[in-house]
Amino acid sequence: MHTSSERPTTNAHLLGWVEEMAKLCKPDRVYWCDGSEAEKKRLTEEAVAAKVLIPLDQKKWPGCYYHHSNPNDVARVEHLTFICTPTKEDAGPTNNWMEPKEAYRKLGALYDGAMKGRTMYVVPYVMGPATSPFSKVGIEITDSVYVALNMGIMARMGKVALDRLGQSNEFNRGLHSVADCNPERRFICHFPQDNTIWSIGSGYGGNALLGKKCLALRIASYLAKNEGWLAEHMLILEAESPTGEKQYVAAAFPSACGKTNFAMMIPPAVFKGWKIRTVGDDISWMRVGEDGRLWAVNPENGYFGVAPGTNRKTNPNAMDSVRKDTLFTNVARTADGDIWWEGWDTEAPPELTDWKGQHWKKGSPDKAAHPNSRFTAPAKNNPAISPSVDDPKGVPISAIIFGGRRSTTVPLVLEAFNWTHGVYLGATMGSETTAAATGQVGVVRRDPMAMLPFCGYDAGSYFQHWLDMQTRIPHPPKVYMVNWFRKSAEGKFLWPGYGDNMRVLKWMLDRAAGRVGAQETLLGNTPKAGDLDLTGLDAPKENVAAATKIDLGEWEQELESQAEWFDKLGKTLPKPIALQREMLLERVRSARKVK
Ligand SMILES: Nc1nc2c(ncn2[C@@H]2O[C@H](COP(=O)(O)OP(=O)(O)OP(=O)(O)O)[C@@H](O)[C@H]2O)c(=O)[nH]1
Ligand SMILES: O=C([O-])CC(=O)C(=O)O
Repeated sequence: MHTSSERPTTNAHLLGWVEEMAKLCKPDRVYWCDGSEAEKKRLTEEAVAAKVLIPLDQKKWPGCYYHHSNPNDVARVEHLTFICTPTKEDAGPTNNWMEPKEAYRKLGALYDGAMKGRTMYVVPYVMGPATSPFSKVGIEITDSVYVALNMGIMARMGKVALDRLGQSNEFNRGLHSVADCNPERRFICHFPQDNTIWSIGSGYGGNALLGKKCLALRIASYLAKNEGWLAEHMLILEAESPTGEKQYVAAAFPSACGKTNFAMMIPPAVFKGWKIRTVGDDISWMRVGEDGRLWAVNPENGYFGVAPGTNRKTNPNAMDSVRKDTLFTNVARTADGDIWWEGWDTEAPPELTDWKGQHWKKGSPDKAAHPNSRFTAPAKNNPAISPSVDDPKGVPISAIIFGGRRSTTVPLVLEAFNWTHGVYLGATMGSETTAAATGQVGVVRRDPMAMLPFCGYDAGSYFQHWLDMQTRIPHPPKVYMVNWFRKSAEGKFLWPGYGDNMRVLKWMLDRAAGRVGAQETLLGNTPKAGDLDLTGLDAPKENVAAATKIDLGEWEQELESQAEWFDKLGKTLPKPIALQREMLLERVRSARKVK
């Protein structure tokens, strides 16, 4: 092995760790990423030469490249993701657990020599604005040039991170190897106590881009609990009214349930003068500010977005974001360097190369793009990016929104009566599973705060931490639950969604600012008749009525089924949350008797 003579740091902790990992993985070469444009060009050329990347038509798609992942490696693998805490109880009943020593031993054996014949890329990165006191430094060691290039888009990468780190030992140690990309030898292990992540056997998405779900959610949620803040799976958006007033909201929707779309929304024409801008589309780190409000920063610097369904009508800002300097993974492509996916603006061309690299003909029953195909785009490409995105102190949050993908039961919008009720709504959120993780799609599972796969410690303590935040936040945001995905008996979406979600957002913003009243129902506050602005809405009135309906029969079932979830949490479930359910259930049962 030869180590690069150009080690761009004298940080002894970092140098020692990199040397130790190189001894274990035995790469042919160690390369330290500096994050420069010249480096990006060089690594891209290397990736093209190695057929890891395929150039798209550079006139139409400047700086854009295509990547096929291994067909066995197309989404996060929750069953192979582990929280390695000293005891199983620390990880809780919703996480897979491995004893830390055992995990280091087991994965250590797999890493041994895994990088022979390969380059080890050392990728220093900062999550959060470079000068923010809230930001965290991570170093990802990887043998994938694709991962190194993705990290360069998703995080502030290279010299900026080493400068920030200085001689400190406080950095996340992330070791990643694609190894032989075998699901039998695939593990994503987190060691919260050591601020360490070991990932092996996958080169895709949240399994491999360690700054994202692994550091910014699983490890950060553990740090947040200890330090009194929140690390959440939430987009952050800025809403500017026609008078110039700005409000910010954070919204937790599970993977592939509409965060990117909501964060980049274009309001309908009747909302003249309103501007929605993106602060973040996936992750929010929130702390209590000196003014007693909750302030949020987006730790990321790019978007790793779901491609299918994205088009000029549903999300023009996303389409503009991917116009240049973007990596496309597992979408379909044409012979002349163009791309396509299901839900594109135009019909499929007669012939394509599908996500597996195979010839595809229009009319084929198989999908041309994988349902979890993705784009990795720099945030700065987004024409609607908020000017506050780099603000080291973040943005003040007026409303927190929880939203699952539910075909039935959950109405378009509900406002929590108070903080504890809001935490209960988040803690019991259900959502139908999507292609973002391997496994069955479309089954309802409890996904508390959209964090089920991302909480780095036990769920009961996580809920207690949320409850405890009330005491820490003198001016807490209002809390909401939304559902864009309710369906008719025929299986059609009742609510048009996308830009029309502005109508619901506007009501929430007005509520948060005390500008509008609400109708109290048994389950939460809802808009009074006429308060949801439906001017110009292209949807039948009956559909809106069905989307907003609260059916007490469905809710009785829903509240009963939450008992199963609470049983799973057992004694760790905080009592105030258990009591919320009981109270609601009793009220719904009595009301049904009255009827
Ligand atoms: N019916 C409906 N579909 C939506 C809406 N918003 C988003 N979608 C679809 O849901 C899918 C996922 O949307 P995204 O905005 O990428 O979801 P995400 O939560 O950012 O996904 P991750 O990147 O996995 O975190 C896409 O196919 C969208 O077209 C909506 O308001 N209504
Ligand atoms: O992590 C990933 O692979 C993609 C993602 O954003 C999610 O699943 O929410």
